[in-house]
Amino acid sequence: MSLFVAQNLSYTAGESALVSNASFALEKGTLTALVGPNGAGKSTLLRLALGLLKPDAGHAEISGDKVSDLAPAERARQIAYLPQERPLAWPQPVRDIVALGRFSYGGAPLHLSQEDEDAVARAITACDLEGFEERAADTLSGGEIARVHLARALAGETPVLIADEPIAALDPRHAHEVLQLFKRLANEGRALLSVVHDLSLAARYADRLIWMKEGQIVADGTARDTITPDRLRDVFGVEARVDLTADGRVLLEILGPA
Ligand SMILES: Nc1ncnc2c1ncn2[C@@H]1O[C@H](COP(=O)(O)OP(=O)(O)OP(=O)(O)O)[C@@H](O)[C@H]1O
Repeated sequence: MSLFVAQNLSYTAGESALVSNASFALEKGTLTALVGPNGAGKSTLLRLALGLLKPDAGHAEISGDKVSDLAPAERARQIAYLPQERPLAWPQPVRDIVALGRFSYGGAPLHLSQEDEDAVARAITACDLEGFEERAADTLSGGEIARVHLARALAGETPVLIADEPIAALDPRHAHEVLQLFKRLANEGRALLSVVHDLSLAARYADRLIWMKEGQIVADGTARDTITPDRLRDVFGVEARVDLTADGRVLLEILGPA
């Protein structure tokens, strides 16, 4: 069952087609990785899908409703978005930043219902932030603050979560933990889409990979079906070795530029 559908999304800035005729669906219970080189149009596609950028053509639907028809608070209860740029203007405590994820339910940092409090606590635990609740955000490391932003997105407990490079600043343990958490959330019945630059991690955790190149979706399928040396050369311009383990996992080693 598709929780989210994007159909024929296109967007042009000046003379450049940043996204061309892109369609995809996010199935309940799945984690999908969006992969592609820098500048391929991944963030632009996410922003179009979320209704944050008006497409020249095409539309997106969540649970059958057009995303562009939903009021912002309703949209925020349906889809959480973790953007790539995550500015923080004030040295607020971690708990208050995570509580912003409850805003669409009427929750504000000083006015949280018990339900809001519980959701904030669950998000803090899920992102390994227990003990950081009272810390001012401007005293955190880059990886810690990345997990605070993720916790804010998770606190909404939305059926769909769209994340733009959530693990870019994370050490290997936390990167694996975040993707394991995404898997768990998918197994609970949500649909997740995440930009992932580390293709080995995408291969390991994603049920499906959507490949973008020059504004177009050029492949969409499992790691086993889509990760090939030819595709890595074509999409990323790299030479790579791809092996399949006895238990069906894809192992890849990027050898260098093609
Ligand atoms: N308003 C705009 N006008 C012109 N070009 C733009 C505009 N917005 C984005 N671009 C360009 O469109 C291309 C796609 O950008 P986008 O941020 O979607 O790529 P991306 O795949 O997310 O890249 P990265 O992996 O580096 O984050 C880039 O070359 C970017 O410079």
